[in-house]
Amino acid sequence: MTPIKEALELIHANVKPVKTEILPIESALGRVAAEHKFAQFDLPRFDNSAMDGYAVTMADAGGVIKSQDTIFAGNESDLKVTIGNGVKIMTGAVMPEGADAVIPVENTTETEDGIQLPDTIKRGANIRKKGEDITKGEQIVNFGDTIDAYLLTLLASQGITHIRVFCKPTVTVFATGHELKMHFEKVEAHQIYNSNAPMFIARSNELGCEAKFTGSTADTMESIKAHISSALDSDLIITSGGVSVGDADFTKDAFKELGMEVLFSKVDIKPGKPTTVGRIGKTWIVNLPGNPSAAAVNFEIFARSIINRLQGKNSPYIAPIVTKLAKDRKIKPGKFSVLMGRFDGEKFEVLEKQGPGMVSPLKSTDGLIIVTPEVDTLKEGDLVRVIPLAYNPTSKESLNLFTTV
Ligand SMILES: Nc1nc2c(c(=O)[nH]1)N[C@H]1C(S)=C(S)[C@@H](COP(=O)(O)OP(=O)(O)OC[C@H]3O[C@@H](n4cnc5c(N)ncnc54)[C@H](O)[C@@H]3O)O[C@H]1N2
Ligand code: MOO
Repeated sequence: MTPIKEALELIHANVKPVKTEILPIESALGRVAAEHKFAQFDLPRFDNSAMDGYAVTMADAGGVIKSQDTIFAGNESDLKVTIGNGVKIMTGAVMPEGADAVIPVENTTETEDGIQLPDTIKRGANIRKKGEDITKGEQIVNFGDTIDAYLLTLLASQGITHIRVFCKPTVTVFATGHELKMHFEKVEAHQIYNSNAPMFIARSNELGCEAKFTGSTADTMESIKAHISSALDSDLIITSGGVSVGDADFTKDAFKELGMEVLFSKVDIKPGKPTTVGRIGKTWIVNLPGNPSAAAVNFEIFARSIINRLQGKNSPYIAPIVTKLAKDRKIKPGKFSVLMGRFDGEKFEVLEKQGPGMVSPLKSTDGLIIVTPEVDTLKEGDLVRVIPLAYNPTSKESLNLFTTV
C-alpha cells in the first residue's frame, strides 16, 4: 500500500502539462499561462490628476490664482502652469507642465479676483506619478499563473490582446458496473443510478477541464477494454468501481492488459484504499472506488492533483487551511482516515453522518481532514488542516466583516 504522501509525490514528479495554444485574453479566463507577460509601458502612462481641481504651483499657497483653461481626461494638452496661473483639471487628465500639486475643487473658493487656494500646498499632492502602479518591463503574469478576472484586468490595462495558455485537459469518464443506469434511464429494483460519472464530469469541468462521458461498461473484460481503447486520445481517464477484489472487479486488469504502467495501486487511505493511478502512453488513468463518497474524496486528493499538473499550474500542491475543530470527535484509529466536513470561516465541523457508500454527505461537504493512524479522539478547539474543496464561503447569517471591533 502506498502512503498518501508518496502517492502525491509520484503524481507531482510524473504528470506533465498538456499542449499550449494562444487565445484572446477574454477567452483565457480560468486557463493557466504558458508564458511570462511583461508590462509594455508604465502605468500610469503619464503624470495625471487624482482629483477634480486646480493644477497649481506651491508658490501660490494662500494666494489667489487665475484659471482660464480646463484639461479633461483624454485631452492632449500643452498648457502650462505658472505662478499666479493655474489650470482647472479633471481626474485622470494629463498634468500640465509646471504644476506642483492639484488642489481639489472643494478646498478652493471662487472669488471676484480668481481662485482662492489653501495656505499649505504639499508637493505632489493629488498627482499620480507615471509608473507608480506598474513599471515598464515589470513581470505581470508568470508562467503557470491561473488567469483570473484580476490578472485579466492587468493584461487589458497593458493593451495585451493574446496570451499563450495551456489547453484544457481532456477527461474521459466511464463507470463500470452491471448495476448502473444513467439518471435519464429506467432503473429496475435491483439496479442503481450512476452518480459517480456525473460527479466526475461536473467536478472536472468546474476545475477547468473538458470532460466527456462514454457510458457505463458491462462488468466484462471486453467491454471495459473497448471503453479504454476509445478513450486513449484523452489526457485523463477517470473510472470508478470494479477496483476491489470482487468476482466482477476487472477494471485494473483491463487497463493492465492494455499496457497501463502503474504509478501506484492501493493507497493507505480510508476510504479509498483501492485507488489506482497509472498511464497508457500519454493518457493518465485514475481508477477510483465505486463507493460514491470514497470516489469523491479520492478524486479531490489525487485526481485534482493530476489535473493541477496537467493544467501547468505553478502552484499545483493542495494548500490546506489551518483552523479549529468545532466539536469533539471520536476516530477509529489505525488508519489515515479522511473525514468530510464543513468550514464556516471560523471552525471546521466534521459531518456526523458519513460513510464511503453514501452520497448525502457530499451536499454539505466543503472540506476534508486527514487524521493520522495514532489519533483516536479529536477535541473541540484542536487545530486541524482542512483541504478545501470549494473555498468561496458564504453564510446564511450576516457576519462581522471588520478586522477591528
Ligand atoms: N473483500 C473485500 N471487499 C471489499 C474491499 C476489500 O478490501 N475486501 N474493499 C471495500 C472497499 S474499501 C471499497 S471502496 C469497495 C470498492 O469497490 P469497487 O471499487 O470495486 O466498486 P464496486 O464494487 O464496483 O462498487 C462499490 C459500491 O459503489 C457503488 N457504485 C459503483 N459505481 C457507482 C457509480 N458510478 N455511481 C454510484 N454508485 C456506484 C456500487 O453499486 C457498490 O455499492 O469495495 C469494498 N469491498
Ligand atoms: O476504502 Mo473504501 O474506498 O472504504 O470505501
